[in-house]
Amino acid sequence: MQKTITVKGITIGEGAPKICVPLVGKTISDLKKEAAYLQTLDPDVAEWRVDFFEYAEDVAKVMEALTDIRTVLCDIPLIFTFRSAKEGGEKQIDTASYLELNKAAAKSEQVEFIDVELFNREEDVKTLIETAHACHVFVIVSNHDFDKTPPKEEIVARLRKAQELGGDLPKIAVMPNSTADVLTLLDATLTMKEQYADRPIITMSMAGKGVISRLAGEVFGSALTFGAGKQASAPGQIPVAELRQVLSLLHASR
Ligand SMILES: O=C1C[C@@](O)(C(=O)O)C[C@@H](O)[C@@H]1O
Repeated sequence: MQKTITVKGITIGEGAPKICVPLVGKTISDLKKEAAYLQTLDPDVAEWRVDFFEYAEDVAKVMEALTDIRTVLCDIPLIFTFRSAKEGGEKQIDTASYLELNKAAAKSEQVEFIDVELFNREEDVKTLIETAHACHVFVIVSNHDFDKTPPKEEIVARLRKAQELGGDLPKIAVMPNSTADVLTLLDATLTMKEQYADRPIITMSMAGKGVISRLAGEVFGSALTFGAGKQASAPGQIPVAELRQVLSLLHASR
């Protein structure tokens, strides 16, 4: 029996995949406008991609912006994500700052999730998970390959590792270079869900070729999907209204 995650009335891991919309503003004023627009899209979850923010490494400024965003978003569960440049993000960050930023977010009482990249030192990932859990914050343990799709066994191994380390939501995003790569991601997702996962997982194949993976999560086993708000945060995200329609169609057909 797989666990589900319920936050602010949204249950991840049952029914149709939940829709998450990223915020990618550079300034506080952009972020506030974007958050107000995001509200109108009525997503299940929002993600603040902190690496897009102009002062992303200044913890005080980040916390200030977080309070502003939270005020606008009211009841929408929020993911705090600093995506490092090596995993497709906007900025590189040193380990000490990455840890400091994520700990501050976890302790801020303003976010429901933090996203921690799997490819950090194991003890750092564990420390962030412990800190977050002590603050009742869930942890997405993530991995991204913007160049290729690793073999199925490798995708499953990374998701299993994220689970073993204590991540509440193991996640992987990979780039397909062929249609067969999309099948590899879907196959890995199904195997992880049916054979190893005891909690919800999130997977996607990026860019145009991979769009099917952002729609078919309920069939293959991905519990959350990212749709574009004002601006996409990764290639292949489609607008929320269309995404919701297809998810509902697939849900009703099961
Ligand atoms: O990890 C992910 C998934 C993502 O890369 C995507 O492909 O939709 C978008 C990111 O904002 C998010 O942090």
